Amino acid sequence: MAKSLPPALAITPPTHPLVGRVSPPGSKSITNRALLLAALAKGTSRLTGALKSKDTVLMAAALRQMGVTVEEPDATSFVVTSSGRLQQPTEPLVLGNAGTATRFLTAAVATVDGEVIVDGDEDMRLRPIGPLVTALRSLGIDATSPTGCPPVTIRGNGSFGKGRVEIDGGLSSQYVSALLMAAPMGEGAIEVALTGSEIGARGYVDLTLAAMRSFGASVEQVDAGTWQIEPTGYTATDFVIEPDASAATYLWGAEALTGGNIDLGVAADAFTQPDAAAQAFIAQFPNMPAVIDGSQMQDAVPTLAVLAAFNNQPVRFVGIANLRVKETDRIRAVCNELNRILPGLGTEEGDDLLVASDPDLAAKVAVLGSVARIETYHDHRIAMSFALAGLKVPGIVILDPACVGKTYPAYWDMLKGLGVELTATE
Ligand SMILES: O=C(O)C1=C[C@@H](OP(=O)(O)O)[C@@H](O)[C@H](O)C1
Ligand SMILES: C=C(OP(=O)(O)O)C(=O)O
Repeated sequence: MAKSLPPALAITPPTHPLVGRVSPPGSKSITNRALLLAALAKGTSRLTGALKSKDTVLMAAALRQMGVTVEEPDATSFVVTSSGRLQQPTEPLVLGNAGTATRFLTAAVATVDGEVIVDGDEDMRLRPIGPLVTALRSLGIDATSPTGCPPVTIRGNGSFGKGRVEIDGGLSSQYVSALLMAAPMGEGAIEVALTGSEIGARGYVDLTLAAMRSFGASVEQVDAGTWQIEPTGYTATDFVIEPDASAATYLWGAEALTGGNIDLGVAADAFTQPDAAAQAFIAQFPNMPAVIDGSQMQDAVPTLAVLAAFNNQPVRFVGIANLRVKETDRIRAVCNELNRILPGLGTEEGDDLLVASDPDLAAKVAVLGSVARIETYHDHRIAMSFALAGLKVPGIVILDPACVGKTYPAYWDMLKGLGVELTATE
């Protein structure tokens, strides 16, 4: 199905609980970290359990543009061979709407001797990158982004500098991860220090540090918001990538909504990614709490918000302001689309999202006989989370289902495999 997806997919709510074994794809976050670190290491690194999706394919393509050999022996492996240095590409690096690839490479290409342009698609060109550009400039790197969003032009001199760099990770933790991963390529030790009290999704910084250490970096935590990185470069290694925790939330959600039993082959507490924390809330369904702080599991919020519509009590999502600068403004998008299912289900209050729950939602919509054509805003997570609503509510149609290819190309095949009826439509 992934190869020729129709403009829209209608979902028929299954009459049975979803039961089966599903392996979620490899982690997007870890795959894109590992690809980059392998490209900065001299020698050959074998990455297994990797995600092959739009975001990782774009990262691999950008690395190839910079002289790195990236082979794909099978559907879940990359073999990366590098001289340990990135070469100047002849064309701009165009990274779609892959936040990880765009932010991580903006810092890493400062190690190139020459000019590199990092760009994305029309959506990425609306996602802020100014704080990262300012931080690079403070290290003496010539970096400019006239709009504060991609494209960014970086004119490096072959080194990442040295000394202290401060970064505000409030809008995106990816800025912090980007600086940390480039830091071992410095000409001297680099201290990366957080400014501001907030950093969305600290768990992603922990993922970064773990991956860096696997590739031989020497990182010392100076205090809660400061890391000292030695100029060791990286060492090629074989690296196993765990399944994607954000992808797992859809499976946990499908199981909870249908009273099913889906074996992911991996326990929730075995994940190192922050979104695995969502499982503890999903496990409480239909008695999820009245307030959920989404700050440390941001990509799971659309999943939890759709479940909340069927909960026994309304749920207020707090700590989610930077969902407004993801693939789309996810607070607005989730709200709009919940209200398309039944007016009044979603409300924005400042940067909080309120979901008015209704355990009888499915029956109510069935009586109305309405059809909800769900806009997906080029956002994989809006498509995947609202598909869960279609497991309960009749008349859910997901527009542009192909957008799931950003991180989970097999998503619709997976649902079909669990016995969900999907019908191609206009
Ligand atoms: O570092 C990462 O791999 C990610 C960090 C988060 O983004 P922000 O740091 O921009 O919040 C998350 O939403 C994104 O999907 C992946
Ligand atoms: C926010 C996301 O992606 P990114 O920032 O990597 O584009 C996501 O996958 O939900």
